[in-house]
Amino acid sequence: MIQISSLLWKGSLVGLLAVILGAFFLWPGSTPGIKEFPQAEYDFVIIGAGTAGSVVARRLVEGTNNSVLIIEAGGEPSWISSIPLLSPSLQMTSADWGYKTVTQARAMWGLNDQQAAWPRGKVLGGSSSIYYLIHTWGAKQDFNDWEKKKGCTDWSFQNVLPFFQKSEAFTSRKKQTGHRGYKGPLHVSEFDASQSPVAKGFLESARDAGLDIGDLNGELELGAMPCQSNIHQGKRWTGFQAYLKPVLGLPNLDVVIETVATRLIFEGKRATAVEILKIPTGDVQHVRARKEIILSLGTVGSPHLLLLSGIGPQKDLESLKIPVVASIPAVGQGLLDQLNVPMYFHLSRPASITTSKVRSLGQMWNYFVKGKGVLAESGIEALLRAPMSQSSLDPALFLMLFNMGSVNADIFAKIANFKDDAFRTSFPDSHNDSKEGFIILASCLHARSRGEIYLTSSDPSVAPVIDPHYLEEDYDVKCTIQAMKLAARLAKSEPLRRLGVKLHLPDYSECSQYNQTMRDPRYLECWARTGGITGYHPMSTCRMGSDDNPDSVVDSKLRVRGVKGLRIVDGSVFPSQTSGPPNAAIVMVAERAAEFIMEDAVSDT
Ligand SMILES: Cc1cc2nc3c(=O)[nH]c(=O)nc-3n(C[C@H](O)[C@H](O)[C@H](O)COP(=O)(O)OP(=O)(O)OC[C@H]3O[C@@H](n4cnc5c(N)ncnc54)[C@H](O)[C@@H]3O)c2cc1C
Repeated sequence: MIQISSLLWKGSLVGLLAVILGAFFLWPGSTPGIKEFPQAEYDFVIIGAGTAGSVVARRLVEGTNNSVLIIEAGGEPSWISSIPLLSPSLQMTSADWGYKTVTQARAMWGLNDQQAAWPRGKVLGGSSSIYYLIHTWGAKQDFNDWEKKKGCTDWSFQNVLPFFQKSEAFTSRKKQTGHRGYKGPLHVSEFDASQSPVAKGFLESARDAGLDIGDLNGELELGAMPCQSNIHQGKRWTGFQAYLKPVLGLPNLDVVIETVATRLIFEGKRATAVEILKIPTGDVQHVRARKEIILSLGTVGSPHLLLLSGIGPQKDLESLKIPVVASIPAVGQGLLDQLNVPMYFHLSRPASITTSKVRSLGQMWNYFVKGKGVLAESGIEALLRAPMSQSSLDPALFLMLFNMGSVNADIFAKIANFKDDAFRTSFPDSHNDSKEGFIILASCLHARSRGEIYLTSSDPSVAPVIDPHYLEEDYDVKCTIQAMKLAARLAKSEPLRRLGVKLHLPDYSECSQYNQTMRDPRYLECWARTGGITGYHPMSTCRMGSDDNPDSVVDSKLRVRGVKGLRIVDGSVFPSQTSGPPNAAIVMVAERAAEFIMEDAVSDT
C-alpha cells in the first residue's frame, strides 16, 4: 500500500479524494459463498482458484447437481487490484507468492544475485488477479503443433477454436468478423489506438515494415494490433470476476480461502482426498472427492503438490523420503518462460502516459467518476508478432508497447529485483515524473531453454526451487536480439520518428567492453543477458502428451498418468509455448477440461 501511495497520490489532496471515491465505487463488499471450513466430502475438489480453477468450478456447478469444493491459498482481491494501470503494484503484496528463481548463470545479470523475482497470484483469481491483462490466444500453428508434433489428440486449432469463442465476450472497435466469441464470461476490450499517437505510430511503423494490421487472435498469424485486454467498464476482468464470482452462493459450490493443500491422499492408485491446512488457524483437515480431484495450482503449484504427494522422479522422491505413488520423471521438468528485454525510448512530443499525468485531478476524476482515462487501461497499447526472417512464416518475435516512460523506481526496481545501477540505466527517466517516453518489451516467443522446478524438502511450507535456465540455448539469444533489432528499426521509421522518438542504449557495467551500438551483436547479447527479466509466462511443468511420450505428465484429456481420479488443468499442462501471453489459452484449456471432466463423470456412473 505504501508503494501505491507513492505512485499515485504522494501527499496530495487529489489522492485523498481518489481513495474516498475509489472505496465508494470499487469496494466489492463481503463475498457470499465463502466458507470457514469445508464439508468432509464432495463430488469434485478443485485446488487453486486461479485462472483455470475458476473456469472449471463455474462449469462444474452451473446447472448441475455436482457438489464442488474449490480451495484457494490466498484471500479476496483488494479493490485497488481492479484498477488496470496499477497491476505492477500488486506484486510483492499478500496477493503474490513472491517467488524468486535461483541464480541464473547466463541471464539476469542486472538483478540482485542474478535472481529473477517471479510473481504468481495468491488470491482468488490467481495470477489473473495480478496480471497485465493482455488477451492473446496464440497462433493457430501453436495448437496444430500440439496435436501433430506433441501427440495431443484433438488439440488442433479447429478443435480449440470453439472453446476460445465460448469463453470470451469481445468488444471490437471495428466490424465484428465472426471468428471471435461475443457472449462468453471473459470480457475483452480493444485499445483505441486513435487516441494514442505512440500506438498509432507503432502500428503504422509495423505496416511500413511489411506487417499486416489486424486481429492476432484467430485471424493473423503474423502482424500487429492494438492491444486487447481483459478490461470491462474500466476494471480488471479476472478469472474470478468472469467465472467464479457469478456462481458464488450456489448451494452446490463451497469456496475456502487462505487454505493450502499440502498433500494428496491415495487409496491404492486412486486419489481420494486432499490434506488441507487453514493458514490463519493451523487446522488440518482431509476432504474427500467422490469423483475427481482437479489440480489448478498453476505452473509452480501443481508440480509442487504432485511431488509432495509422491508423483514425480522416483530418485528425487526417495532422496526426500517421500513414498512413491507413481514414478513420472517429467514432473517439474521442461519449464518454459518468455524473457522480456525492456527497451526505453525517449519522446520529445507529449504523447505518453507519465506518472504526473496519472496523478492529475483530471485523470482521477475521469477514472473514479467516469471509469475512463489512463487508469482504465493497462498501459500496454499495441502488440506485434513477427517471424525471424522474411522467408519464414513462423511467429518468433514478440513486441509489446508499454506507453509509459516515467516508471516508478520504488515499484519497478523492486518487483523485478533490479540492482540500482542496472535499473537506472535501463529506465533513465524513472526519477522524472513528467518525462515523456515509452518502453517496448522485446521477446522471443518460442524460447528453447528449458528449466525445472524441484523440491529440496518434503515440508509443504518450503517453496520449491525454480530454475528457468534463461538464455542457455543459442537460439534464444539470437531470437531475442532479432526482436530487439526489430523494435529499434520500428522506432527509426517515419511514423514514430516524427514524434521525436530516440532509443536509449543502456550503459551496463557488465557490458562496458562492447561498443554501445545496435550494430554490435556482443553488446546486444550482453544487454539481453543483463537487462532481460521474466516475461511472467511460465508453463509446461506437467506437460500433456501422447501415451508413448516420456516427457508427458498428463494425457490428452489432462488425466495424470499412472493414477486415477486426478487431473491437472492450468498452464503447467501446455506441451509448448503459445505465441503470446497465455492467460486466454489457459481459459480455453479449462473450458475444454470441464467438458472432459463431465463426460468422464457420466461414463463412470
Ligand atoms: C505479473 C504478471 C503479469 C502477467 N501478465 C499477463 C498478461 O498480460 N496476459 C496473459 O495472458 N498472461 C499474463 N500473465 C500470466 C497469467 O496470469 C498466468 O499464466 C495465468 O493466470 C496462470 O493461470 P493458472 O490457472 O495456470 O494459475 P494461477 O492463475 O496462478 O492459479 C493458481 C492458483 O492456485 C493457488 N494455489 C497454489 N498453490 C496452492 C496450494 N498449495 N493450495 C491452495 N491453492 C494454491 C494460487 O494461489 C492461485 O490462486 C501474467 C502473470 C503475472 C504474474
